[in-house]
Amino acid sequence: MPRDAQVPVAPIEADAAFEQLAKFDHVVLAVSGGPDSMALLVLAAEWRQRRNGALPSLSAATVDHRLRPEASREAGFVARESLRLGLPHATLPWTDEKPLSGIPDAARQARYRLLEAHARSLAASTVAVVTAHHLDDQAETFAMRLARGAGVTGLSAMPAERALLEGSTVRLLRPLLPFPKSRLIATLEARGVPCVDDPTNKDSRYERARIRHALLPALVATGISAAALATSARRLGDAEAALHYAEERFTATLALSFGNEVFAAFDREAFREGPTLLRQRLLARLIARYGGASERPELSEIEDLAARLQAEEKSTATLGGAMVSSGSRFIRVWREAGRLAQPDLLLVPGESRTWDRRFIVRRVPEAIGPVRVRPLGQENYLVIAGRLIPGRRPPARAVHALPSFWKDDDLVAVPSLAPFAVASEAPFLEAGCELKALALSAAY
Ligand SMILES: Nc1ncnc2c1ncn2[C@@H]1O[C@H](COP(=O)(O)OP(=O)(O)OP(=O)(O)O)[C@@H](O)[C@H]1O
Repeated sequence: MPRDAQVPVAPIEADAAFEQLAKFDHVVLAVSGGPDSMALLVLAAEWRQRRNGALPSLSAATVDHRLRPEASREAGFVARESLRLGLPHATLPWTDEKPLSGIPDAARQARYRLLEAHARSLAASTVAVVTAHHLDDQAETFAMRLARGAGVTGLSAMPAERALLEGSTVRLLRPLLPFPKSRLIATLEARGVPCVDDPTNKDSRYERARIRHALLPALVATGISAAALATSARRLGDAEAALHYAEERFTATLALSFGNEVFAAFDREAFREGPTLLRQRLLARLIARYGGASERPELSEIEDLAARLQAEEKSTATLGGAMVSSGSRFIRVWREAGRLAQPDLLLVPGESRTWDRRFIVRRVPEAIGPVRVRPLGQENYLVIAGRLIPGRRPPARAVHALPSFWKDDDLVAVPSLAPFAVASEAPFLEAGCELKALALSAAY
Protein backbone atom coordinates (compact mmCIF):
# COMPACT_ATOMS: atom_id res chain seq x y z
CA MET A 1 0.00 0.00 0.00
CA PRO A 2 1.28 3.50 -0.67
CA ARG A 3 2.47 5.14 2.50
CA ASP A 4 -0.12 7.44 4.01
CA ALA A 5 1.52 10.85 4.16
CA GLN A 6 -0.17 11.46 7.55
CA VAL A 7 1.48 8.48 9.26
CA PRO A 8 4.86 9.54 10.66
CA VAL A 9 7.77 7.33 9.66
CA ALA A 10 9.91 6.22 12.60
CA PRO A 11 13.57 7.20 12.53
CA ILE A 12 16.08 4.39 13.10
CA GLU A 13 17.48 4.39 16.61
CA ALA A 14 20.25 2.22 18.08
CA ASP A 15 20.13 -0.77 15.83
CA ALA A 16 21.36 -4.32 16.20
CA ALA A 17 22.19 -4.42 12.48
CA PHE A 18 25.45 -2.60 13.23
CA GLU A 19 26.64 -5.35 15.54
CA GLN A 20 27.81 -7.28 12.45
CA LEU A 21 30.57 -4.63 12.11
CA ALA A 22 32.01 -5.50 15.53
CA LYS A 23 34.16 -8.37 14.20
CA PHE A 24 36.38 -6.02 12.17
CA ASP A 25 39.40 -3.95 13.22
CA HIS A 26 38.47 -1.13 10.90
CA VAL A 27 35.34 -0.18 8.97
CA VAL A 28 35.22 2.27 6.04
CA LEU A 29 31.81 3.88 5.51
CA ALA A 30 31.15 4.57 1.81
CA VAL A 31 29.43 7.94 1.88
CA SER A 32 28.38 9.86 -1.23
CA GLY A 33 26.70 12.63 0.78
CA GLY A 34 23.18 11.61 -0.35
CA PRO A 35 20.50 10.91 2.26
CA ASP A 36 21.06 7.14 2.46
CA SER A 37 24.76 7.24 3.14
CA MET A 38 24.49 10.29 5.42
CA ALA A 39 22.06 8.24 7.53
CA LEU A 40 24.66 5.45 7.51
CA LEU A 41 27.31 7.93 8.65
CA VAL A 42 25.35 9.22 11.66
CA LEU A 43 24.01 5.83 12.71
CA ALA A 44 27.46 4.22 12.53
CA ALA A 45 29.02 7.13 14.45
CA GLU A 46 26.35 6.79 17.17
CA TRP A 47 26.91 3.03 17.30
CA ARG A 48 30.64 3.55 17.74
CA GLN A 49 30.04 6.00 20.57
CA ARG A 50 27.91 3.48 22.40
CA ARG A 51 30.84 1.06 22.19
CA ASN A 52 33.02 3.31 24.33
CA GLY A 53 36.18 3.08 22.27
CA ALA A 54 35.99 -0.68 21.51
CA LEU A 55 37.00 -1.75 17.98
CA PRO A 56 36.35 -1.31 15.14
CA SER A 57 37.77 2.08 14.38
CA LEU A 58 35.62 3.89 11.81
CA SER A 59 36.37 6.20 8.93
CA ALA A 60 34.44 7.52 5.93
CA ALA A 61 35.38 7.69 2.24
CA THR A 62 33.82 9.46 -0.74
CA VAL A 63 34.57 8.58 -4.34
CA ASP A 64 34.75 11.62 -6.58
CA HIS A 65 33.94 10.10 -9.96
CA ARG A 66 34.88 13.37 -11.69
CA LEU A 67 31.67 13.13 -13.67
CA ARG A 68 29.88 16.18 -12.25
CA PRO A 69 31.41 19.54 -11.36
CA GLU A 70 29.68 19.61 -7.94
CA ALA A 71 31.18 16.26 -6.91
CA SER A 72 34.31 17.68 -5.28
CA ARG A 73 32.19 20.13 -3.26
CA GLU A 74 30.02 17.22 -2.14
CA ALA A 75 33.11 15.26 -1.07
CA GLY A 76 34.14 18.33 0.95
CA PHE A 77 30.70 18.38 2.57
CA VAL A 78 31.04 14.71 3.61
CA ALA A 79 34.55 15.42 4.93
CA ARG A 80 33.21 18.22 7.16
CA GLU A 81 30.26 16.18 8.42
CA SER A 82 32.56 13.22 9.16
CA LEU A 83 34.90 15.49 11.09
CA ARG A 84 31.95 16.86 13.07
CA LEU A 85 31.11 13.28 14.04
CA GLY A 86 34.73 12.57 14.95
CA LEU A 87 35.51 10.33 11.94
CA PRO A 88 38.51 10.62 9.59
CA HIS A 89 37.54 11.02 5.93
CA ALA A 90 39.24 10.39 2.57
CA THR A 91 38.25 11.54 -0.91
CA LEU A 92 39.08 8.99 -3.61
CA PRO A 93 39.20 10.45 -7.13
CA TRP A 94 38.40 8.34 -10.21
CA THR A 95 41.03 9.64 -12.60
CA ASP A 96 40.76 7.04 -15.39
CA GLU A 97 39.50 8.01 -18.81
CA LYS A 98 35.71 7.67 -18.82
CA PRO A 99 33.97 5.26 -21.22
CA LEU A 100 31.58 6.67 -23.83
CA SER A 101 28.73 4.41 -22.76
CA GLY A 102 27.79 2.34 -19.73
CA ILE A 103 28.88 5.11 -17.34
CA PRO A 104 26.86 3.97 -14.26
CA ASP A 105 28.33 0.46 -14.51
CA ALA A 106 31.88 1.65 -15.07
CA ALA A 107 31.54 4.17 -12.21
CA ARG A 108 30.31 1.45 -9.84
CA GLN A 109 33.21 -0.85 -10.74
CA ALA A 110 35.71 1.98 -10.33
CA ARG A 111 34.11 2.93 -7.00
CA TYR A 112 34.48 -0.57 -5.61
CA ARG A 113 38.07 -0.81 -6.84
CA LEU A 114 38.99 2.54 -5.26
CA LEU A 115 37.26 1.67 -1.98
CA GLU A 116 39.05 -1.66 -1.92
CA ALA A 117 42.47 -0.14 -2.50
CA HIS A 118 41.75 2.50 0.15
CA ALA A 119 40.56 -0.11 2.69
CA ARG A 120 43.66 -2.24 2.09
CA SER A 121 45.93 0.78 2.53
CA LEU A 122 44.69 1.27 6.10
CA ALA A 123 46.88 -1.49 7.52
CA ALA A 124 44.12 -3.03 9.62
CA SER A 125 44.14 -6.81 9.71
CA THR A 126 40.38 -7.18 9.19
CA VAL A 127 38.62 -4.45 7.31
CA ALA A 128 35.16 -3.93 5.85
CA VAL A 129 33.58 -1.36 3.55
CA VAL A 130 29.98 -0.52 4.42
CA THR A 131 27.42 0.87 2.00
CA ALA A 132 24.00 2.33 2.71
CA HIS A 133 21.99 0.01 0.44
CA HIS A 134 18.45 -0.27 1.80
CA LEU A 135 15.24 -2.20 1.26
CA ASP A 136 14.02 0.02 -1.60
CA ASP A 137 17.39 -0.47 -3.40
CA GLN A 138 16.84 -4.20 -3.06
CA ALA A 139 13.31 -3.95 -4.51
CA GLU A 140 14.47 -1.61 -7.32
CA THR A 141 17.25 -3.97 -8.32
CA PHE A 142 14.78 -6.84 -8.41
CA ALA A 143 12.31 -4.85 -10.54
CA MET A 144 15.08 -3.71 -12.91
CA ARG A 145 16.20 -7.28 -13.41
CA LEU A 146 12.61 -8.50 -13.88
CA ALA A 147 12.21 -5.91 -16.60
CA ARG A 148 15.01 -7.61 -18.57
CA GLY A 149 13.83 -11.17 -17.95
CA ALA A 150 16.79 -11.99 -15.73
CA GLY A 151 17.54 -15.50 -14.47
CA VAL A 152 18.08 -16.65 -10.90
CA THR A 153 21.42 -14.88 -10.44
CA GLY A 154 20.10 -11.53 -11.60
CA LEU A 155 16.99 -11.75 -9.45
CA SER A 156 18.83 -12.73 -6.26
CA ALA A 157 19.03 -10.29 -3.42
CA MET A 158 22.12 -8.28 -2.59
CA PRO A 159 23.58 -10.17 0.38
CA ALA A 160 24.15 -8.37 3.68
CA GLU A 161 27.81 -9.41 3.52
CA ARG A 162 30.19 -10.56 0.80
CA ALA A 163 33.75 -10.02 -0.46
CA LEU A 164 34.01 -6.45 -1.78
CA LEU A 165 35.62 -7.73 -4.99
CA GLU A 166 35.84 -11.36 -6.03
CA GLY A 167 38.67 -12.98 -4.08
CA SER A 168 39.27 -9.89 -1.92
CA THR A 169 39.84 -10.12 1.84
CA VAL A 170 38.04 -6.78 2.26
CA ARG A 171 34.38 -7.48 3.08
CA LEU A 172 31.38 -5.46 1.89
CA LEU A 173 28.61 -5.04 4.48
CA ARG A 174 25.14 -3.58 4.11
CA PRO A 175 23.59 -3.18 7.56
CA LEU A 176 20.74 -0.97 6.34
CA LEU A 177 19.17 -3.54 3.98
CA PRO A 178 16.21 -4.21 6.32
CA PHE A 179 15.13 -0.53 6.29
CA PRO A 180 13.06 1.37 3.72
CA LYS A 181 14.50 4.64 2.44
CA SER A 182 11.72 6.61 4.19
CA ARG A 183 13.17 5.57 7.55
CA LEU A 184 16.67 6.67 6.56
CA ILE A 185 15.30 10.08 5.62
CA ALA A 186 13.31 10.24 8.89
CA THR A 187 16.56 9.42 10.73
CA LEU A 188 18.32 12.38 9.16
CA GLU A 189 15.36 14.68 9.77
CA ALA A 190 15.11 13.66 13.43
CA ARG A 191 18.76 14.61 13.94
CA GLY A 192 18.76 17.68 11.70
CA VAL A 193 21.59 16.28 9.57
CA PRO A 194 21.89 17.81 6.08
CA CYS A 195 22.62 15.88 2.89
CA VAL A 196 23.28 16.54 -0.79
CA ASP A 197 20.95 15.71 -3.63
CA ASP A 198 22.48 13.58 -6.38
CA PRO A 199 20.97 14.74 -9.70
CA THR A 200 21.66 11.40 -11.42
CA ASN A 201 19.08 9.89 -9.08
CA LYS A 202 16.40 11.96 -10.79
CA ASP A 203 17.80 11.75 -14.30
CA SER A 204 15.38 9.50 -16.19
CA ARG A 205 18.10 8.49 -18.65
CA TYR A 206 19.39 6.25 -15.89
CA GLU A 207 17.53 3.00 -15.59
CA ARG A 208 17.45 2.92 -11.80
CA ALA A 209 15.88 6.37 -11.64
CA ARG A 210 13.22 5.28 -14.14
CA ILE A 211 12.39 2.22 -12.05
CA ARG A 212 12.33 4.30 -8.86
CA HIS A 213 9.99 6.93 -10.20
CA ALA A 214 7.74 4.96 -12.56
CA LEU A 215 7.74 1.18 -12.25
CA LEU A 216 7.97 0.75 -8.47
CA PRO A 217 5.13 3.16 -7.65
CA ALA A 218 3.01 1.37 -10.28
CA LEU A 219 3.75 -2.01 -8.68
CA VAL A 220 3.03 -0.67 -5.20
CA ALA A 221 -0.28 0.75 -6.46
CA THR A 222 -1.31 -2.75 -7.58
CA GLY A 223 -0.46 -4.22 -4.17
CA ILE A 224 3.08 -5.52 -4.86
CA SER A 225 5.10 -3.91 -2.09
CA ALA A 226 8.82 -3.17 -2.02
CA ALA A 227 9.04 -5.48 1.01
CA ALA A 228 7.48 -8.37 -0.97
CA LEU A 229 9.91 -7.84 -3.85
CA ALA A 230 12.81 -7.80 -1.38
CA THR A 231 11.55 -11.04 0.21
CA SER A 232 11.39 -12.79 -3.18
CA ALA A 233 14.87 -11.50 -3.92
CA ARG A 234 16.11 -12.99 -0.65
CA ARG A 235 14.57 -16.38 -1.48
CA LEU A 236 16.11 -16.33 -4.95
CA GLY A 237 19.39 -15.53 -3.20
CA ASP A 238 19.08 -18.90 -1.44
CA ALA A 239 18.38 -20.56 -4.81
CA GLU A 240 21.45 -18.84 -6.25
CA ALA A 241 23.62 -20.15 -3.41
CA ALA A 242 22.36 -23.69 -4.15
CA LEU A 243 23.14 -23.26 -7.85
CA HIS A 244 26.59 -21.97 -7.04
CA TYR A 245 27.18 -25.09 -4.96
CA ALA A 246 25.99 -27.30 -7.82
CA GLU A 247 28.07 -25.36 -10.35
CA GLU A 248 31.27 -25.87 -8.35
CA ARG A 249 30.65 -29.61 -8.29
CA PHE A 250 29.80 -29.64 -12.00
CA THR A 251 32.96 -27.67 -12.81
CA ALA A 252 35.03 -30.18 -10.85
CA THR A 253 33.91 -32.90 -13.31
CA LEU A 254 35.17 -30.95 -16.35
CA ALA A 255 38.95 -31.04 -15.88
CA LEU A 256 38.77 -27.28 -16.36
CA SER A 257 42.18 -25.71 -16.73
CA PHE A 258 42.98 -22.04 -17.02
CA GLY A 259 46.01 -21.49 -19.22
CA ASN A 260 47.30 -18.60 -17.11
CA GLU A 261 44.59 -16.25 -18.39
CA VAL A 262 45.53 -17.13 -21.98
CA PHE A 263 42.72 -19.63 -22.46
CA ALA A 264 40.46 -22.06 -20.60
CA ALA A 265 39.90 -25.66 -21.69
CA PHE A 266 37.45 -28.25 -20.44
CA ASP A 267 36.20 -31.74 -21.25
CA ARG A 268 33.47 -31.69 -23.87
CA GLU A 269 31.73 -34.95 -22.96
CA ALA A 270 31.51 -34.10 -19.25
CA PHE A 271 30.16 -30.68 -20.20
CA ARG A 272 27.46 -32.22 -22.37
CA GLU A 273 26.30 -34.39 -19.48
CA GLY A 274 25.56 -31.39 -17.25
CA PRO A 275 22.13 -29.78 -16.76
CA THR A 276 21.27 -26.92 -19.14
CA LEU A 277 21.44 -24.16 -16.55
CA LEU A 278 24.85 -25.23 -15.26
CA ARG A 279 26.25 -25.42 -18.80
CA GLN A 280 24.96 -21.90 -19.46
CA ARG A 281 26.41 -20.57 -16.21
CA LEU A 282 29.84 -21.99 -16.93
CA LEU A 283 29.87 -20.47 -20.42
CA ALA A 284 28.73 -17.09 -19.10
CA ARG A 285 31.49 -17.14 -16.50
CA LEU A 286 34.20 -17.99 -19.01
CA ILE A 287 32.97 -15.47 -21.59
CA ALA A 288 32.99 -12.74 -18.92
CA ARG A 289 36.51 -13.73 -17.95
CA TYR A 290 37.97 -13.90 -21.45
CA GLY A 291 35.75 -11.43 -23.31
CA GLY A 292 37.39 -8.38 -21.73
CA ALA A 293 35.87 -5.00 -22.45
CA SER A 294 33.57 -6.29 -25.19
CA GLU A 295 29.88 -5.94 -24.65
CA ARG A 296 28.37 -8.57 -22.42
CA PRO A 297 26.17 -11.05 -24.32
CA GLU A 298 22.45 -11.35 -23.73
CA LEU A 299 21.33 -14.32 -21.66
CA SER A 300 19.48 -15.60 -24.76
CA GLU A 301 22.79 -15.65 -26.68
CA ILE A 302 24.42 -17.71 -23.93
CA GLU A 303 21.43 -20.06 -24.09
CA ASP A 304 21.80 -20.41 -27.87
CA LEU A 305 25.54 -21.07 -27.64
CA ALA A 306 25.07 -23.73 -24.95
CA ALA A 307 22.46 -25.42 -27.15
CA ARG A 308 24.79 -25.28 -30.16
CA LEU A 309 27.70 -26.83 -28.27
CA GLN A 310 25.33 -29.58 -27.22
CA ALA A 311 24.13 -30.27 -30.74
CA GLU A 312 27.31 -29.95 -32.84
CA GLU A 313 30.42 -32.03 -32.51
CA LYS A 314 32.87 -29.43 -33.77
CA SER A 315 32.13 -25.75 -33.87
CA THR A 316 33.58 -22.33 -33.29
CA ALA A 317 31.67 -19.27 -32.23
CA THR A 318 32.45 -15.78 -31.03
CA LEU A 319 30.38 -14.24 -28.29
CA GLY A 320 30.94 -11.30 -25.97
CA GLY A 321 34.50 -10.81 -27.25
CA ALA A 322 35.44 -14.43 -26.56
CA MET A 323 36.15 -17.21 -29.03
CA VAL A 324 34.62 -20.57 -28.08
CA SER A 325 36.09 -23.46 -29.98
CA SER A 326 34.78 -26.98 -29.60
CA GLY A 327 36.90 -29.94 -30.72
CA SER A 328 36.09 -33.61 -30.30
CA ARG A 329 37.59 -33.78 -26.77
CA PHE A 330 37.92 -30.25 -25.44
CA ILE A 331 36.10 -26.96 -25.56
CA ARG A 332 38.40 -23.93 -25.37
CA VAL A 333 37.67 -20.28 -24.66
CA TRP A 334 39.96 -17.28 -25.25
CA ARG A 335 39.91 -13.55 -25.98
CA GLU A 336 38.91 -12.82 -29.55
CA ALA A 337 41.65 -10.89 -31.35
CA GLY A 338 40.99 -7.47 -32.87
CA ARG A 339 38.31 -6.51 -30.35
CA LEU A 340 40.20 -4.16 -28.06
CA ALA A 341 38.78 -0.68 -27.77
CA GLN A 342 42.02 0.94 -26.58
CA PRO A 343 44.76 -1.01 -28.35
CA ASP A 344 47.76 1.18 -27.49
CA LEU A 345 48.46 2.50 -23.99
CA LEU A 346 51.45 4.49 -22.71
CA LEU A 347 52.57 3.67 -19.17
CA VAL A 348 55.07 5.88 -17.38
CA PRO A 349 56.99 4.61 -14.33
CA GLY A 350 54.70 4.36 -11.32
CA GLU A 351 51.55 4.20 -13.46
CA SER A 352 49.00 1.41 -13.53
CA ARG A 353 45.98 1.20 -15.84
CA THR A 354 43.22 -1.20 -16.69
CA TRP A 355 43.85 -3.12 -19.89
CA ASP A 356 40.87 -4.50 -21.80
CA ARG A 357 38.96 -4.59 -18.49
CA ARG A 358 40.68 -7.97 -17.83
CA PHE A 359 44.07 -6.92 -16.54
CA ILE A 360 45.82 -4.26 -14.53
CA VAL A 361 49.05 -3.34 -16.31
CA ARG A 362 51.71 -1.51 -14.33
CA ARG A 363 55.09 0.12 -14.86
CA VAL A 364 56.89 -0.10 -11.52
CA PRO A 365 58.08 3.26 -10.10
CA GLU A 366 61.77 2.22 -10.17
CA ALA A 367 61.67 1.33 -13.90
CA ILE A 368 63.47 3.56 -16.37
CA GLY A 369 61.36 5.16 -19.06
CA PRO A 370 57.81 4.51 -20.27
CA VAL A 371 56.49 1.42 -22.04
CA ARG A 372 53.65 0.96 -24.49
CA VAL A 373 51.16 -1.83 -23.94
CA ARG A 374 49.43 -3.24 -27.00
CA PRO A 375 47.96 -6.56 -28.17
CA LEU A 376 50.71 -9.00 -29.16
CA GLY A 377 49.25 -9.64 -32.62
CA GLN A 378 49.81 -12.51 -35.01
CA GLU A 379 53.08 -11.34 -36.61
CA ASN A 380 54.86 -10.61 -33.34
CA TYR A 381 53.73 -13.93 -31.97
CA LEU A 382 55.30 -15.76 -34.91
CA VAL A 383 58.62 -14.09 -34.06
CA ILE A 384 58.62 -15.36 -30.46
CA ALA A 385 56.63 -18.63 -30.78
CA GLY A 386 59.85 -20.65 -31.11
CA ARG A 387 60.80 -19.68 -27.56
CA LEU A 388 57.79 -21.48 -26.11
CA ILE A 389 58.06 -25.05 -24.84
CA PRO A 390 57.07 -27.35 -27.73
CA GLY A 391 53.94 -29.33 -26.94
CA ARG A 392 52.87 -26.83 -24.26
CA ARG A 393 52.10 -23.92 -26.54
CA PRO A 394 48.65 -22.41 -26.17
CA PRO A 395 46.42 -22.36 -29.29
CA ALA A 396 48.04 -19.78 -31.61
CA ARG A 397 44.86 -17.74 -32.00
CA ALA A 398 44.51 -17.49 -28.21
CA VAL A 399 47.62 -15.34 -27.82
CA HIS A 400 47.03 -12.56 -30.36
CA ALA A 401 45.03 -10.36 -27.99
CA LEU A 402 47.38 -10.73 -25.00
CA PRO A 403 48.96 -7.55 -23.65
CA SER A 404 52.58 -7.08 -24.72
CA PHE A 405 54.94 -4.42 -23.37
CA TRP A 406 57.14 -2.42 -25.74
CA LYS A 407 60.03 0.01 -25.40
CA ASP A 408 60.01 1.83 -28.71
CA ASP A 409 60.24 -1.01 -31.26
CA ASP A 410 61.50 -3.62 -28.81
CA LEU A 411 59.16 -6.19 -27.38
CA VAL A 412 60.20 -6.39 -23.70
CA ALA A 413 57.52 -8.54 -22.06
CA VAL A 414 54.52 -10.78 -22.61
CA PRO A 415 53.98 -11.82 -18.98
CA SER A 416 51.02 -14.11 -19.77
CA LEU A 417 53.30 -16.32 -21.90
CA ALA A 418 56.07 -16.66 -19.31
CA PRO A 419 54.71 -19.98 -17.94
CA PHE A 420 54.84 -21.47 -21.45
CA ALA A 421 58.37 -20.25 -22.21
CA VAL A 422 61.67 -22.06 -22.16
CA ALA A 423 63.36 -20.49 -19.11
CA SER A 424 66.53 -19.53 -20.98
CA GLU A 425 64.49 -17.90 -23.71
CA ALA A 426 63.34 -14.76 -21.94
CA PRO A 427 62.24 -11.97 -22.28
CA PHE A 428 58.65 -12.87 -21.57
CA LEU A 429 59.04 -11.07 -18.29
CA GLU A 430 60.70 -7.71 -17.80
CA ALA A 431 61.21 -6.64 -14.22
CA GLY A 432 59.62 -3.21 -14.66
CA CYS A 433 56.40 -4.47 -16.32
CA GLU A 434 53.67 -6.07 -14.27
CA LEU A 435 50.39 -7.70 -15.17
CA LYS A 436 47.58 -8.75 -12.87
CA ALA A 437 44.42 -10.51 -14.03
CA LEU A 438 41.18 -9.05 -12.70
CA ALA A 439 38.50 -11.31 -11.29
CA LEU A 440 35.43 -11.00 -13.50
CA SER A 441 32.07 -12.64 -13.12
CA ALA A 442 28.82 -12.73 -15.02
CA ALA A 443 25.46 -12.33 -13.37
CA TYR A 444 22.27 -12.89 -15.37
N1 LIG B 1 30.46 8.55 -4.67
C1 LIG B 1 30.38 7.66 -3.69
N2 LIG B 1 31.30 7.63 -2.71
C2 LIG B 1 31.22 6.73 -1.71
N3 LIG B 1 30.25 5.84 -1.60
C3 LIG B 1 29.28 5.82 -2.52
C4 LIG B 1 29.28 6.72 -3.62
N4 LIG B 1 28.21 6.49 -4.39
C5 LIG B 1 27.56 5.47 -3.80
N5 LIG B 1 28.18 5.06 -2.68
C6 LIG B 1 27.80 3.98 -1.75
O1 LIG B 1 27.13 2.98 -2.48
C7 LIG B 1 25.79 2.85 -2.03
C8 LIG B 1 24.89 2.57 -3.21
O2 LIG B 1 24.87 3.67 -4.06
P1 LIG B 1 24.00 3.69 -5.37
O3 LIG B 1 22.67 3.11 -5.07
O4 LIG B 1 24.14 5.03 -5.97
O5 LIG B 1 24.85 2.65 -6.21
P2 LIG B 1 24.51 2.07 -7.62
O6 LIG B 1 25.34 2.75 -8.66
O7 LIG B 1 23.06 1.98 -7.82
O8 LIG B 1 25.18 0.65 -7.52
P3 LIG B 1 24.91 -0.51 -6.56
O9 LIG B 1 23.63 -0.21 -5.84
O10 LIG B 1 24.82 -1.72 -7.43
O11 LIG B 1 26.14 -0.53 -5.68
C9 LIG B 1 25.50 4.16 -1.33
O12 LIG B 1 24.49 3.96 -0.36
C10 LIG B 1 26.82 4.51 -0.71
O13 LIG B 1 27.03 3.82 0.51
